Amino acid sequence: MATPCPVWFLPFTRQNSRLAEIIIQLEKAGLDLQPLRANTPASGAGILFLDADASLPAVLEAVAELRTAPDANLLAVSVGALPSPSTWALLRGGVSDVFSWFDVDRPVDIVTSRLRYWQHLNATVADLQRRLVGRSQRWRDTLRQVVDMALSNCQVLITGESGTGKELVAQEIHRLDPRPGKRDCVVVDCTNLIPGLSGSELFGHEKGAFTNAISARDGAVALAHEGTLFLDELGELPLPLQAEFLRALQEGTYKRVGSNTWRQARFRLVSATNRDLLAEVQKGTFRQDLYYRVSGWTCHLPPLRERKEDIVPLAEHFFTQQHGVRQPVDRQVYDFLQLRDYPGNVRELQQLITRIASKHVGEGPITIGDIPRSDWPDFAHLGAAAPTADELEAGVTTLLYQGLGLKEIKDQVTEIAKKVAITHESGNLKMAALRLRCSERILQMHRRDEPETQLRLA
Ligand SMILES: Nc1ncnc2c1ncn2[C@@H]1O[C@H](COP(=O)(O)OP(=O)(O)OP(=O)(O)O)[C@@H](O)[C@H]1O
Repeated sequence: MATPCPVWFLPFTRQNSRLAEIIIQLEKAGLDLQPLRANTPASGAGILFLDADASLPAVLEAVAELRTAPDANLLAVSVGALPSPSTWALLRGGVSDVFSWFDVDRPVDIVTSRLRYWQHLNATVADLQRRLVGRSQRWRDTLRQVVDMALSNCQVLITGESGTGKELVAQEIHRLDPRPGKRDCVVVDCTNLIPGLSGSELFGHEKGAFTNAISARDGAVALAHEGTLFLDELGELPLPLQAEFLRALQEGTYKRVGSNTWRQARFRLVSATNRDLLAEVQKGTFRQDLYYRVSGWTCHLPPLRERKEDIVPLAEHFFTQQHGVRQPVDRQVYDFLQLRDYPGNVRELQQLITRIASKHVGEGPITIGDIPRSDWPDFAHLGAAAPTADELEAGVTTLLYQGLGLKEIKDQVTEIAKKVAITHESGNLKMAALRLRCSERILQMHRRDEPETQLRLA
């Protein structure tokens, strides 16, 4: 099989003859293998060749740097046996897969099939990002999981705080689902189920089954036949209905309200909740058997505060796609958006953009003057947190009396600013760099000088 793109490789092994043998086999299979040169940005798929003597910290450091490329997929191939803790460490570090070349049958096929799938995955994720906007590594990893889940035939449970995009993800899972002849996605919001009639909403009813049942009607289960049933806010599904729904899910059979006839429906279930369903199981408000049935594959959507790099792309998306804004947006507006909190997650950001876009009039860029007064930052709070000029002066005076010159004072203040920003952003160097308006590299150098600090790269 020929993969259209070159595949880079990086050796962490001295077993040169074994490595050469592997490379020859892969090249014979049509792979265009290129050694990764120092200081060359890696993109696309790559293979790390290693053995038990390789320094795990060195490999993990390389992985952390290499996977910052948006389409990076790393395969670790051991030219000898690998101890199990290392394989887990590699996966946790961001390697997509790891195996020992001489321990498996048809290793060439393993490599080529992985690479082919990853090419497809990257293209699908890139397309998804146009609707499920975000470019942080955390979001890209989430989207990869979404694609993996969509292509499987598992029941999917999407968890996450309100406004993180659970419904949007559910729709995309249905869209990507490759089932031949797949029908519609039927959405049921379990918070809207009327207790007395909720059976009808899900299973339909016969004529005369209850007052106002003037004609027979299909419920969501029937409408989702051969398609997808999306149960939003699953934690709100009334307990009495859970057993009936479990049967529909397990056996594919259900009865309309007021009927004794079993009917059949086959559907894929995607559900979403912002509740801790396992805690509900402990409390006895959610059936354990149903929980295990619906959570075939669980996908957690991160809150916006854990992927702040996505605020600007999301804001750009809402300005242009939803409000047709063509004018530039002033940098100060983006600074304001990035430094603000969003307890309501993406929905809250989306509503804020709607207010800003609605307030903007006429030509010219969108500026901070377009931010409604009710959204202004709490200046009293900011003022209280900031040191007064006197306090700053006192600090600098102490440094002066310690005999420090202008450069040393500047260096000390700079280091303090870096430390504070990194701590404030929980170790996220990208966000700390945004706050300080400096390059991420400068903060990486700071991190190297402070080995005791626990930092996260993405
Ligand atoms: N990554 C994203 N890209 C673009 N729009 C998004 C994204 N995430 C969420 N949105 C938008 O934010 C709003 C809220 O998303 P959605 O309804 O899917 O969230 P939710 O997690 O299901 O919320 P809830 O739990 O309150 O029902 C929607 O208008 C959705 O289109």
